[in-house]
Amino acid sequence: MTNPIHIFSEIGNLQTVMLKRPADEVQNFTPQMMQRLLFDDIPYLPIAQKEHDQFAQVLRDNGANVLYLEELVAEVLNGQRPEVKQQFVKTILAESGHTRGAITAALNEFLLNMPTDLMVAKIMAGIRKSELDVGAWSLVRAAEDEDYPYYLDPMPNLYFTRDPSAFIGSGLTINNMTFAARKRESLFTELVINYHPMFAGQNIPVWRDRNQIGRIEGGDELILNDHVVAIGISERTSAEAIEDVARSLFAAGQFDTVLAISIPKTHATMHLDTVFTMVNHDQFTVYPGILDAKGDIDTWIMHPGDDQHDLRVTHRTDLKNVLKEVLNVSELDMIQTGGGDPIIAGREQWNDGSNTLTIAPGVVVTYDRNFVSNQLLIEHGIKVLEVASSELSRGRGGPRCMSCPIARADL
Ligand SMILES: NC(=O)NCCC[C@H](N)C(=O)O
Repeated sequence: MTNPIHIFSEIGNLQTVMLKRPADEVQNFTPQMMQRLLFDDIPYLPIAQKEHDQFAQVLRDNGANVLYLEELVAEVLNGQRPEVKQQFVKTILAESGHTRGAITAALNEFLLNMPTDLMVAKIMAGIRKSELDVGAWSLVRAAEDEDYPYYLDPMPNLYFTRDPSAFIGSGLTINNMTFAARKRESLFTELVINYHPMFAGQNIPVWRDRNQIGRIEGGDELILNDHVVAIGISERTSAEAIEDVARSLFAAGQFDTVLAISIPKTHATMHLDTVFTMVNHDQFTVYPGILDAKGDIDTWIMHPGDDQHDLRVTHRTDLKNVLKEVLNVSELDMIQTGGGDPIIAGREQWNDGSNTLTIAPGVVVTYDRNFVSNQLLIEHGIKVLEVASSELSRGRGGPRCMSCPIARADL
């Protein structure tokens, strides 16, 4: 078995991709919990699943091998070593706030007595207090937050597989996520990388792991070509984490340029890929709201350093010129979300009109609801494969967010 990870562009033919089919976790919450769980509405699950299945089929029809996170996790935990399963449950419980006492013991027993695939689904969907017989009387249960319905919160954002990890070159970052609602998600990737037969024992480089201080999410990590990575400084990714990633990539001799691009720190523009994606060798989508009146945006170009400094950093604001230089192209087509109309651009960016998933040079998957941006892409020569999006879009992520590429063909 050789290392299956191969990501040296945003646009090479998509060969292997990891998804998570939405399940009970996207409907196990109330409006009161919504904001904390980073959702703006509660999806209708049967339609969300239908839309997601269509998305997966489009990827398969275009040559991608679609893997499901929930299946990879269950395969690991069904494997030869029971101690891996026991340790995983212990870690999930600890990161959900349960480290000792009667409730922790009851949760542990409840989960370990289930068939593994149901156990995985349950951990993802959340565990209600009413599902568990704690047995022993517990002051914690009687007195602490007694009206709150869950012992383990659901993880509704799991279908945005882009964010908890990012495959870059022949390795990956396993991410320290920003908000509590998503922190536990990267435990699943960590488990799969360490123990799944597809990855285990192959010295896969982890450019930055989830235990490092400083937050980073995959929606901010874009691999522009085999020597340039762009990372957003955003609501979810800190400059500190970007420096760490740059240092590890440079030390390994994979990639020689990291662009750090500063975007507005808001929920609607949470990651770089909600406002900027690469769709062809010399074409990008961009949401005009991230540029100032002169069309500028703070960008830092980082290269390996010299004897005195481990990184060489240059500040620029003319992103288009920077991209032309680092990608070595003479012209660049920046396609504006919503065609630049402020109402349409705002509306379609909110519904992930900039969040295209490129599956081959000039071929993208987008949400059907962003019809103005989609038409514009077509007019710029891009082949657009639309997927239904009424329910999936309620989680505030689009086709790029819903996919975690593991391998792409070289350009
Ligand atoms: N890459 C992305 O932009 N992912 C979208 C994540 C949406 C999710 N509700 C979140 O707030 O994290």
